[in-house]
Amino acid sequence: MLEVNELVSGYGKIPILHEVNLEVNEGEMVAIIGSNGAGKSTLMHTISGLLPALKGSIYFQGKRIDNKAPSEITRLGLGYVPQRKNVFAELTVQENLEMGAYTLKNPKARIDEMLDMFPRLKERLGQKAGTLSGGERQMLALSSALIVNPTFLLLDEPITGLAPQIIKGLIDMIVATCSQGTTIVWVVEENPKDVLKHADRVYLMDSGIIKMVRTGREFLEEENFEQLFLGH
Ligand SMILES: Nc1ncnc2c1ncn2[C@@H]1O[C@H](COP(=O)(O)OP(=O)(O)OP(=O)(O)O)[C@@H](O)[C@H]1O
Repeated sequence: MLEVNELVSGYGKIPILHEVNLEVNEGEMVAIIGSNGAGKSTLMHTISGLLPALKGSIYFQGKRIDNKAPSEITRLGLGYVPQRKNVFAELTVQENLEMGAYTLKNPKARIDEMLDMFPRLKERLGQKAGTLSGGERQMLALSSALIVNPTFLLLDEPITGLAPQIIKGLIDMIVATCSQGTTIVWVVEENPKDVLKHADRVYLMDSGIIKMVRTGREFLEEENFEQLFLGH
């Protein structure tokens, strides 16, 4: 479904990713891990069209997408929930969901489904997104992306920094989304074991390269799991 070949990209002319290869098949959950600064977000930015590819290629469902506009990539069914700035802070919860649903024929029904999934948001419909707690903001960012039933979702650290009781609910929700047919690439930083046990494959990044690829189970069984996870 997604094929990244020998991708080089970065900021300005300075390459951060060095010939990265990544393959994601339909229905898979693929995890990306690596220490701070390894290039995980840079990879997400490049796939979603926010950063140009300096070299290499990216194909989504057989179409070449590197250097296409982010809006065009979204229209093809590739949703992206960035690590930061993932909601419209000045808009209310209701308005954010309406923005997410604007291409749908019956947005209200789908917004209601999202609110049933995240009852906490229902109580805060009129609140500005910028004033939500971290967990509530992640719920809003995720529901705004899920509202269109994307075929493919890139999630950049969706549970980092959240309270344990919220994390479990969000992991369950994302795993359920995958089993209902959305292919997921998940940048994982916290609670790795709870996430990696669901991963079909794990890509370990270090200094802009893919250092290791394993199945989720193989990775969890690695003797030096902790060091590998921290990227040492
Ligand atoms: N806008 C930018 N301009 C210049 N360099 C940047 C920019 N954004 C990130 N970088 C650099 O690119 C490298 C990779 O950063 P990136 O955010 O992709 O890492 P990451 O693996 O997602 O890290 P983290 O886990 O800390 O979020 C880092 O050295 C970072 O300083």
